[in-house]
Order: sequence, then C-alpha cells, then structure tokens
Amino acid sequence: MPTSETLFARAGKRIPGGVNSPVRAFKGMGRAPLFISRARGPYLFDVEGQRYIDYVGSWGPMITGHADPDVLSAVRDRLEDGLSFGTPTAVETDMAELICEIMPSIDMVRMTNSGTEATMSAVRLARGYTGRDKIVKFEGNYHGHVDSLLVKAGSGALTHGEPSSPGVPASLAEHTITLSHNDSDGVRRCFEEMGDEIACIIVEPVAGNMNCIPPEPGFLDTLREVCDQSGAVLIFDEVMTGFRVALGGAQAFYDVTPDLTCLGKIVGAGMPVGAFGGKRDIMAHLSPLGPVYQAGTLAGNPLAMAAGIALLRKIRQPDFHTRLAERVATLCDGLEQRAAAAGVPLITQRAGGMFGVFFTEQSSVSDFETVTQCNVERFRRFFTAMLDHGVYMAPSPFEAGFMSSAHSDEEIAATLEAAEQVFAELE
Ligand SMILES: Cc1ncc(COP(=O)(O)O)c(C=O)c1O
Ligand SMILES: N[C@H](C=O)CCC(=O)O
Repeated sequence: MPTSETLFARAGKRIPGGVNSPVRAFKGMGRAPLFISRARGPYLFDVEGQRYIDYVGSWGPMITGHADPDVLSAVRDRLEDGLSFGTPTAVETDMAELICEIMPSIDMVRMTNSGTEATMSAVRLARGYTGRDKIVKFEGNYHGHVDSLLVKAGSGALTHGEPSSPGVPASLAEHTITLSHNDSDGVRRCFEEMGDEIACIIVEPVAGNMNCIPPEPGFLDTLREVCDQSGAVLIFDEVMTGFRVALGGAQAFYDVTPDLTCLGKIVGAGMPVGAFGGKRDIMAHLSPLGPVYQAGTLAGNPLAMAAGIALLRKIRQPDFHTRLAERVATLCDGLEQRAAAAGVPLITQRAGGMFGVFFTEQSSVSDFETVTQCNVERFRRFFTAMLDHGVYMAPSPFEAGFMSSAHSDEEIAATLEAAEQVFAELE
C-alpha cells in the first residue's frame, strides 16, 4: 500500500514541491503532508486508512462537512446533462439571484473559477472605474496569487518566507501601497497624502491568512469613510469570510458595506469557483456592458453552480451560524483552559465559524508584526503531536482554522482530550 511519504516522493518528481498549492506541502512542519483518499463529515481519511478530525475543511468551503449529501445529490442531478456548454445557463442566474439576496451590497455579480480571479478582476474593475492606478492592501492579507497583490502577502507566501514574490515586476508592485492591518491612523494619513490617486482599498475584513485576526473596532468604518471621501472603491475580500463569519459575511457581521465583494470557497461548495460583485454602477463598467475586460471559458460552470446553490440554501437555515460560532467557542475556550492548566502560553481569536490558535504571551494579535512574534516552533510541535492524535489543524501558524456543522460535541471533546495530552508534554 502506498504511504503519504512514498506518494509525496513520487509527486515531487513531476509536480514542483509535490503539490499544486504551496500551503499543502507541510513545509516547516518537519514531515510529509497527508495524502487524503476520501473525506466525510468532520473526518479526513488518508491513503493508509487513518482517520483525522479536520479543522481545515479544504481551506474553508466544507462548512457543513465533507461529502455533504445534499451537495453531492445536486451535482449528481446535473451530471448527466453535460459538464459545460460555454453558453449562458439558467442556473447561473439562480446563483446570482441567491448571492444578491444574501448580500444586499451586491446588485450584480460575475462568477469566476477561483478566488484569485475574483480579486484580480475586482481590482482591475476598480482601476477601470476610477481611472486611477494605485491600490491599498494590508500587510499579511492574502488575496490569491495576483501579481499586484503578492506584496507583503500572508498564507503560503508568509509561511514560506516570501511575502513579496519574485516575478512581480517592480513597476507593477510600485502601484501597491501596503499599510499595517488594523491601523486606522495609518490609513487616514495615507489618504490625506494621496487619496485622489487611489483606485481601491482591498482588505480581508477578518484577516484569515495570517492566522485569524478580527478587525479592531472602527477599522472597517475608517476604510469606508476614507473611500467615501476620496472616491476610492472599497473591496472586501470575503473569499474566506463570506457565508462563514455570518451568512451575509463579515460585512453583515460588522455592519460595514463595501462597494465590491470578492467571494470563493463556500460559494462553490468545494468546486473551483469564485465571484465578485457589488454596486450596479461599478459592475456596469464590466465587459460586455462596459470597457473593463474580464472573462472565463468555464466560469459559471453548471455543476459548480449546482453544488454552490445547494450549499448556500442549506446554510440559510435559521441559527446555522449561531450554532457554528458556539462550536468554535467550545473548542477555543477548551483549548485556552487546557493550555493554561498546563502552563502553555496560548490565546485564541474567533469570528463566526473561523478561529486562530496563537502560541504567545500577548493578550491579542492584531497585525502582521504581532503574529510573526508568536512561537512558530511551538506551533510546529503542537501541530505534529495533534496529527499523531488524529487531529488535522492547518499546517502553518499563519492559517486560520475552520469549523463545520458536522463537528459534533463528540469530535470537539476528542480534540480537546488530544490537546490536553499534547499540552502536557509540549516544550
Ligand atoms: C481571502 C482570500 N482571498 C483570495 C484567495 C484566493 O482564492 P483561490 O485560492 O481560490 O484562488 C484566498 C485563498 O486562497 C483567500 O483566503
Ligand atoms: N490560505 C489559503 C487560502 O485561504 C490556503 C489555500 C491555498 O492557497 O492553497
């Protein structure tokens, strides 16, 4: 039987680093990544038949657990009709109407194949709409592998020590202004100096690619305020937070309305999907209505739309997100209590259905600087020991954790029991 180690060695001969996305490689974790053969509910099963309680959920989409029967049956129902037509389909409009109903800031929406395409297109649209080149992003925020956004980026870029990627021309990166996350005064100073040159601010309203960092009070309102004053477009990158922090995303949770919203992950239920949408007058600049070009051969794919619609309908049940947040609280409070009892300095941070675990003596972690001061080596030991106990956390101290409605009291209790044993021996 092949093991994860043998499969990883084989993959490394033909796939750079053995993976199709760097964060999967477990780089810095001191072991080979798990090769997964199947998943169900809160569990992953690796090629050796080991079962793991999963807090990654395919990096966010699996909010009702893996292999959700309603999602699978929606895909099965469409499968026999064909995989893709390259023509409009009714199901795309069903999806667009559903998104606009759930997120009232969105009047019109365009589907893409990934979150990266959504952010790339939203930034281009903002530039085309305003006629300005400069864009503002925040240190440690990750918006996919878009050239102009791979500047001081989080996620794998941060984990692997390359927050600003080679290959991005300096002449392009110079239009990207990078500010400190959660620093409202810094944002105001920047806009006082050059607000009329800035096309947009793009932000992860809850930063989930440098662990989990909720916005400080007033931060998102400041972004709204400076954009209103300067005419810049406010883009919320809700690829991760959309439908997770609350049904209506972080914009509903924190009650701040962006001009454009980027979506991904849950909107495709695990299929390769992204979307961006927002105010009608901005979206009307998009081709073929307007001059800003954006396209996709497989965008709005019928199977992907069917999967996403099934999931969005399911998570619209009353109290779904309240219950999800309660599960996060049980897990995070339990981890903090057990760490404190074992004398391990640890804090957690949460927003709806996502959370972060930080090995630190600080009382909160609010930006790139404070997150990089956390104890990375202790995280690595915690991660590998939890894996040995059958619990799969994100393989990096700079990634958020994701809860699903399939995680019952039983899985959370098993996770806390494992953590208690791990903390007792953690150096
Ligand atoms: C906030 C955020 N934006 C954009 C992206 C890019 O999405 P994708 O990986 O689907 O291209 C991600 C995840 O990778 C993300 O977490
Ligand atoms: N942090 C990333 C997205 O949220 C992880 C997914 C990836 O890049 O493969």
